[in-house]
Amino acid sequence: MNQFVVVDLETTGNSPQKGDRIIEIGIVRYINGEVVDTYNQLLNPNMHISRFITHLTGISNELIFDQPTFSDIADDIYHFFQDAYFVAHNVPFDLGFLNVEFKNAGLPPINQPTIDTVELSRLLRPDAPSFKLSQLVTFLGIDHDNPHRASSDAYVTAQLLDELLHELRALPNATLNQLKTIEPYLKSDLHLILEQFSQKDQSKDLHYSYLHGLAYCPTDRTSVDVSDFDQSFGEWIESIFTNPSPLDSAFSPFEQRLGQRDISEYVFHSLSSHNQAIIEAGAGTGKTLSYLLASGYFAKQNKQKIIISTYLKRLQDQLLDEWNKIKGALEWPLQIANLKGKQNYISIPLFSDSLANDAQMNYDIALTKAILLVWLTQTKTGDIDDIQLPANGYRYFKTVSSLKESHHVEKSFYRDALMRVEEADVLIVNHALLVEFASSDAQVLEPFNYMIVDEAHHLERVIANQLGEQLHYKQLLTTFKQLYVDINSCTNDRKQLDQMFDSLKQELDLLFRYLNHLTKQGSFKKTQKNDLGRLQRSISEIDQTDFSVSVDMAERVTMLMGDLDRFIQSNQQKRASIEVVNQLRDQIQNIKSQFKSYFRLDDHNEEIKWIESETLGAENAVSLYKESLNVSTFFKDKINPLFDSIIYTGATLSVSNSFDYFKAQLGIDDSQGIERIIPSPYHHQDQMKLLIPNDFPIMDYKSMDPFLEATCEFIFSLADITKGRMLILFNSHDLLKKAYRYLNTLFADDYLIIAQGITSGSHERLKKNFQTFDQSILLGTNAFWEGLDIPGEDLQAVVIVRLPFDPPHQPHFHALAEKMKSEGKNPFTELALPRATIRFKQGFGRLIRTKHDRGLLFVCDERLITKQYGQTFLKSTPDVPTYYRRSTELLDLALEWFS
Ligand SMILES: Nc1ncnc2c1ncn2[C@@H]1O[C@H](COP(=O)(O)OP(=O)(O)OP(=O)(O)O)[C@@H](O)[C@H]1O
Repeated sequence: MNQFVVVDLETTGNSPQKGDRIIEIGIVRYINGEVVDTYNQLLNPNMHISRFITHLTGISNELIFDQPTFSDIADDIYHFFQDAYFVAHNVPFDLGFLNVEFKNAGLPPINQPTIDTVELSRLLRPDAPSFKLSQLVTFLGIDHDNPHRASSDAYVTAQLLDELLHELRALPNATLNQLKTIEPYLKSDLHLILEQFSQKDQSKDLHYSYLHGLAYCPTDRTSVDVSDFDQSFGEWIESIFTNPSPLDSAFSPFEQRLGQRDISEYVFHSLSSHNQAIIEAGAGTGKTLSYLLASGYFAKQNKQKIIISTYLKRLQDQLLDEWNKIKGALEWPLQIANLKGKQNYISIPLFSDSLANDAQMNYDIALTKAILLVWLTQTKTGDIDDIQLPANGYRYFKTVSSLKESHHVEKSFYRDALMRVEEADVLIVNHALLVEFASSDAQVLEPFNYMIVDEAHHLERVIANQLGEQLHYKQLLTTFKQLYVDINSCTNDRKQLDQMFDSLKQELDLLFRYLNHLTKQGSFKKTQKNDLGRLQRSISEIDQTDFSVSVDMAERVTMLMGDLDRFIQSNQQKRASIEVVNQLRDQIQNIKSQFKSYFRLDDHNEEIKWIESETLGAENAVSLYKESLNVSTFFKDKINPLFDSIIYTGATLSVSNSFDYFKAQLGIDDSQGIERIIPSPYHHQDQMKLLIPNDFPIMDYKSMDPFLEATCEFIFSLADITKGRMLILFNSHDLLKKAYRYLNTLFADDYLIIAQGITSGSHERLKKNFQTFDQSILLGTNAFWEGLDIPGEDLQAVVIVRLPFDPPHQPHFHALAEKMKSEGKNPFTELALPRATIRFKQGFGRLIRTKHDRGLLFVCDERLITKQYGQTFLKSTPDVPTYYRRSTELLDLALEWFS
């Protein structure tokens, strides 16, 4: 059956069960790659079409007023669906609607095999940035004239199907045959098609490599460039930053940005003279490009290897994209490697084992397996960040990643990545991986004598974190479940194993319930809430006798793990390989030592431990954290000595034009190298104003209500002027929650209030919702002060509710402050104030994201003006027109600004 009927519907809403109806139908009949028939009809749903739907589709109540109803056309179109696959971009939606409408018209439901092009795209093009029809077809280069109209959508879906079937047909037989075994779990009925395609000519299969019966894309060997390099840096950088520039075609056009060339020169100079440099570059400078140019040139000219470390994996990929953008314009090729942790790379042997096992198969796992099978034939890196998996697929991926791969496999993507590192001039890593290598496997870093640390202000926390531990009840439970399955397959004595795991689970449950109780008892003032409203309590603030009870309980857990270890040793069956048994024992030992190092009474002051639990969640949903307080020693001993020169860069490194705080955190030597602050090229003076109300009630932690009410009422009045489009930044989750409730009562339904930790969804989703809905206001705490990028008119104003001082009992802050006190330092000037200033700079930076942005920044905390330390905040941010006035006057100013 090579006949397909591709359908697209426009409807009054999402649910036919709740009475939504079809308002337009588009059908394309398609046989052997040819469109043979099309049908399009507007329909009268006999109900009102909302403004939202009219806005989306262009179909108004007037337009369908004299059109037929579905029942009028039901008989005419029913024949379309005979003897053909039913195809749609999200079959359950279109088929669900059609069958309800056919039923209402007295006809039986369509019961043809289906193909869902969303599912098929996920499977065959997992590298697509989005699976929404319009974005997907743009990505694949298919023209789409009239999105959200049924005939155009159906036509384009037919073209998409054609493209996808070609891709499916081109897969090697080994992959097609594996897909056949997964197909019953998928939504689309692909069986006959897979059967047909797997009988094709097998000569294409020769293009692939094979391991454990799986086809994969062979690796290209990168050739090492040996060309001479004789242009001086001065001449070359001059040519780049002169009009016309060789980078014009890459950037169309390449702008002359203030400070960008300076950064390149500072970086090159510091690398050449084996010195360090600290360079802060304000938003919009384009610092990444600057240091890429300088470090690439330096590496190539001097045949030296450079590491670039950044904060997140996502930023690693952006760096690589930036390099790919410019590399065509440069005359010298550069080998650049992007390395992530083992857990990022797929392991072919582990994946092959897992394919043979469908014990835990569900739709998400089936789709993930199918995606990975196809992706293996496409990927050269094996890096999971290159594609999108279904939400639950990532958990499955962990089990087939290279993390637990044996060292002796014939093909390993992680090993390939390490080989690319050996050949690379420039290596991109993230801070966590850098710290991991520095603490355990410094060999990888040895050939690299130079390093650039971007987002350098994050390095301190990453080190603290990486040198610490985390134990989450839920994760432990999942690990134990997996251990049970694995041990069970190596031993004979199931009964004893069951008993051991029952006891282990029981003890673990008791321990975590008790810990939950500890976070909630005692002085409420000493309990802190994190970003997401979870309770935090430092172990040092828990009564030691109470904590010692948990130490005893933890000891029982570790004893049981010891029993388990001995059990595996003495009960293993012959068929379990030594390697597998050793892996299991290592895993148990690991958890055991984590418990032992956490539950100790003889604590020294070089680390901080705390407990987090849900305010309302399950009694045992508790997490334990430990972080190092001795970051600078680690940095000085383990990272700094590896490099001749380190360049630190970021947008928020300085406080009052000084890098002292940044240097103290990492123990960086004062004496050597250059320090520069490159101001942002934006004209903050013209693009924004800073407004501080002088008539708000004093904020008092015992009763914050008067202050909060004044702030919310101010936001309420301001929203009318800005039409929402406001980001409100809090430094306490409690305050955010209270403001959320109060604002909701004030606004009723006029505005959509989106709040971090309250509105469900990832940070990215909250941001998207804020941008999508017209009258919306976004409320955020910690994570939203930084990294939230909302350029253009979507953001008109930022309101900083309080100066972002850390709450005194935030565990990490509290421990650092205590340590400083014991060393005779002043925790306010040397810790609290610089930390708050850096955060303030980050919040300040949310408003102006491009040279065309305009906006207002409100700070509802008059300490910015009335306290002497307020100057530290003001001196650390761009100089802008500042008004300290009555709130009504500020509203007038706002009105003037926006009119
Ligand atoms: N001189 C230039 N002309 C045009 N585009 C540029 C130039 N330099 C950098 N870009 C592009 O601008 C973006 C980065 O500029 P942005 O305003 O975000 O700078 P930044 O805040 O210093 O951030 P980054 O650290 O990413 O460089 C990137 O997309 C980059 O490719």
